[in-house]
Amino acid sequence: MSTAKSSKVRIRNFIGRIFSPSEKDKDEEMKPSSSAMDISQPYNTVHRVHVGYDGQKFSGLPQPWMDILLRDISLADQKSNPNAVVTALKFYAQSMKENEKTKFMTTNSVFTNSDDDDVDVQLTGQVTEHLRNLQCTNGSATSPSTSLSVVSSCSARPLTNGNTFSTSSTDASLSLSERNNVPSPAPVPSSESAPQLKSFTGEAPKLHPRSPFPTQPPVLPQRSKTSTPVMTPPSSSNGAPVPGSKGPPVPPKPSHLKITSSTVSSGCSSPIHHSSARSVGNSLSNGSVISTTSSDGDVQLSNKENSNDKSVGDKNGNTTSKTTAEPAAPEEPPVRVRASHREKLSDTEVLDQLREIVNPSNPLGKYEMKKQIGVGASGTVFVAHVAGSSDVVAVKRMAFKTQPKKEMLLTEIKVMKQYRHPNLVNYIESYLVDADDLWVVMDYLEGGNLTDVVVKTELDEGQIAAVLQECLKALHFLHRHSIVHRDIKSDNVLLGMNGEVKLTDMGFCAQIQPGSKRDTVVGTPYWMSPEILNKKQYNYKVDIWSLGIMALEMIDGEPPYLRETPLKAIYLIAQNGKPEIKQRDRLSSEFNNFLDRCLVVDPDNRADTTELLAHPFLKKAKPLSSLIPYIRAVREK
Ligand SMILES: Nc1ncnc2c1ncn2[C@@H]1O[C@H](COP(=O)(O)OP(=O)(O)OP(=O)(O)O)[C@@H](O)[C@H]1O
Repeated sequence: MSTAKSSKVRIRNFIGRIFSPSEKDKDEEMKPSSSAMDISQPYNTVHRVHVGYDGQKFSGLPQPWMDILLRDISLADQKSNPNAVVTALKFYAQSMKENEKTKFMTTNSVFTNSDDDDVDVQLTGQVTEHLRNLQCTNGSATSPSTSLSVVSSCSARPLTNGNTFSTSSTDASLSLSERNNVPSPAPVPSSESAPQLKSFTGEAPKLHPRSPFPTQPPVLPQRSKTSTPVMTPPSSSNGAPVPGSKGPPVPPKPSHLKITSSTVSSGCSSPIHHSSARSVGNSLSNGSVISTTSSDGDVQLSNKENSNDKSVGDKNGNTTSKTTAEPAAPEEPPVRVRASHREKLSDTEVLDQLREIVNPSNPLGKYEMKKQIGVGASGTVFVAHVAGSSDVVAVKRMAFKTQPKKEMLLTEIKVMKQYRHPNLVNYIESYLVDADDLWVVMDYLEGGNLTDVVVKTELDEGQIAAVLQECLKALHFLHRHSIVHRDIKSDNVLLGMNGEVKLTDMGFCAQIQPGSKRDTVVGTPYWMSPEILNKKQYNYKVDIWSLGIMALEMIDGEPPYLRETPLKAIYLIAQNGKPEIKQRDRLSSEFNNFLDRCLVVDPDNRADTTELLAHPFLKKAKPLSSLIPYIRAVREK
């Protein structure tokens, strides 16, 4: 049974914590200048720090950065790929910014980067030249010392309670400045050699052959809070539930997953209170068209679904099984589309827009809260009964006034309301009680999230194909409407007790016009595509990469690099590109090919939903009912 504490089965959003200064540092930095004074700290002060790279090591970074850099990425690694280090540091900067925005109260690994974030990584011309030299000479060049401009904006913002906080150059949103000559990303390994193919029939769920804990990482990613072993659920030969069986236990959880929250170290804050770090702005233009403009570009949600079937095809025509279902892609090269910058909505404006959407009546008589399902970044989810019926719904309740990202919430509600599909968690209605208690009523997916299942059980290929197929249907629908989800991962896949598979968490959704791209850094690093990590422009193909990573989660129980510290993980993704498929030899040729088509570093050559929906691997999909014993076994624990 899920509770507030157990609803999140792992710490996945903890980059901010890792990157945060120590508690001691934080205390120092957050000391109020004068509690008795009403004068706030200065706004938007900018500190410039010059960071050097001498071909051997980085220098000049604020000490907390240096400590983390040296702890997580060895000098040899820094030297072998300074570009990847810079990429990782960009995320450091971004996480600092997000931490600042969320007033250090919460942690997250979900980054957004908006124009107004003042976070931009730019290398000085000298560094660019230096890195180019390194590339030209396979890292052996010893050019003169160069510097990297680090801009640290130091803001003191009034807190909602009227207090202020200040940040110093060591903790504030740091931005590394990188000029136009962005060094190329690290070389990406060419496609892997042909796999030794072996059928992966998986008659009974098995343990994930996962590696033991590494000795070093100071904070381990946590996929599960329970230490209770779980046993193998029953299944018939086709994986369907055994009639009359309540469902034997799921497989014992691998020892490395037997982590209790107490094992998480490094002064982490509560694992269930992650910050919401989404920066999608919105504006409701009229009754039928919602124009949502984010500070990072355009987000336009249109009600004109039928007239909005935009092409999302691979413009290079690299897909292998295009069907007519996918409109022809535009041939012109992608053009960067930037919204004319506008002010973010004020809280009052967001509230006004919200009031236009919510049901003005009082929900208290209509919904009876039964139990808490879990706590997310922005609120608490309950299961509730609908008065006078046997219907059960999920209600997400959020304290609106203290939400750090009110516009993002608005976007999530708008997207949920507007885009309905059998494989999306459907919005029912929303309320704003007493101007602060925001209720979002939606389908209740009793089976919980896919993470619970992949952590505790081992799905076979037929079941994995079934899950992927359902997710692809939802993605195909979203992409067809030019919507990019941008946060595909097992946490955001909810399951029904009958095996239904639905995508949720629309807060990061953005609309991309065909042929255009975005450059906002959004998502969760472990699932993030290389083009996002490298701050390149991207399009809907980022969801395909993340889907491939989620497929690896279903094989291995976790995404690649989860055991690494986030800084190292980002470095590795930036450096390695396509992750190693550890169990390649155990997988069928079809599955291997499916993964290979998702995990293509070049998005232009990556498959799209049309190709993948027709992929031979999906022919292996078992009935969704084959998931039932697994879901049951996990839920009943
Ligand atoms: N419609 C639903 N049905 C069943 N469980 C749900 C539903 N929505 C969310 N949950 C569960 O409730 C918990 C909290 O969900 P929530 O969406 O708030 O988490 P989050 O994604 O971390 O937060 P946020 O969306 O605010 O960033 C999770 O365990 C999630 O699986």
